[in-house]
Amino acid sequence: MNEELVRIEHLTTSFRIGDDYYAAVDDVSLTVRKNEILAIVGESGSGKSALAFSIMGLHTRARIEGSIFYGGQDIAHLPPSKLNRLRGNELGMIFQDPLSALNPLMVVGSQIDEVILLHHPKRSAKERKRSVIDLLEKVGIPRPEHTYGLFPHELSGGMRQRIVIAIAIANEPKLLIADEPTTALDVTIQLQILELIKRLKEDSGAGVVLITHDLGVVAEMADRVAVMYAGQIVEIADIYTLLSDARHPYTRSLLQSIPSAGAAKSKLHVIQGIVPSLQHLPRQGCRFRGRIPWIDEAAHEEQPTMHEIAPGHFVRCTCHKNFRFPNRKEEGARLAIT
Ligand SMILES: Nc1ncnc2c1ncn2[C@@H]1O[C@H](COP(=O)(O)OP(=O)(O)OP(=O)(O)O)[C@@H](O)[C@H]1O
Repeated sequence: MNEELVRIEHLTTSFRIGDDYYAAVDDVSLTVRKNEILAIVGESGSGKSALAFSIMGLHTRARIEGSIFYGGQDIAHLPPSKLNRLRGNELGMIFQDPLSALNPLMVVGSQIDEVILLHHPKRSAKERKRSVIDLLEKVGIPRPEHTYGLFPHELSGGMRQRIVIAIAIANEPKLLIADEPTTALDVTIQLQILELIKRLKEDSGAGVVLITHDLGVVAEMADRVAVMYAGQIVEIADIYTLLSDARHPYTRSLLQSIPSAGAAKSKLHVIQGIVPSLQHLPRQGCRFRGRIPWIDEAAHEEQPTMHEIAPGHFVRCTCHKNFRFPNRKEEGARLAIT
């Protein structure tokens, strides 16, 4: 088993709305290991980005409770100066939209150089230029010397995302967080970017947290998966177990709602309703119960906790034991991600 890199304990991230704080990340505990891709998957609004931003210390107005242990210290409450040193050095982040992550007025080479300079002020301009060219090569940019002097708008979306990745890995981070890194890109480019992230992880041994709502991406990339619903982790398992033996009704519904070759003959499942907004989240009992109303209330735990049902396979609430899809055809449908 890979060594632990980050340990998150009882992390709660709350935003102020009106006079009250509401938790978007609610008592999340997780570990990220070296040399693994941990996917965090869930619908829009489930709290994935809020969790990623909490690990990176990027929230400016949120209330953070709990701990994030990295390198022997709790980084959840570090002062900004110490956090800045970690960010961009030991912790790197790849953002969703490359265009808004880059400065439109600065050539891309200088943007990468800036990050190296910030963390290595003693390196000469010549050494840094060499590092930038090496990085551009590493992320698959053709003609790196030429590309160094281009502005973001002169590059395609895929090339811009490669620049964002170059910035994120410039100082060889030990933890890389990729927040929906391919959502803004064409399908043909998506795979190339995912392959690049995977290769960088294999080369560096970094731990990667990959945030996505796309289970196809998860199947392609992840070593382990944490499924998030309404601010909570509802299931954690290695990728093989998750795809073959998912238990939580939410995970099973997500898997069953993917159009795939295997599902062609059977009915796809449509998850009823939407993730409730922060103010309207049911904070008591199983948060998913409103979306599976055909399951007897008694099947849910009053205070759902995570249960380890097999080594490394955790499921929240007991309702999974009684869960079935309302339609028998859905029950028989099998997931086939190719
Ligand atoms: N700064 C904020 N202030 C108030 N509420 C917020 C803030 N940021 C996020 N939220 C709310 O927190 C919840 C979780 O949002 P988050 O962006 O983390 O979800 P997500 O799973 O990453 O969704 P998406 O895939 O759409 O990015 C949502 O209800 C969102 O509206």
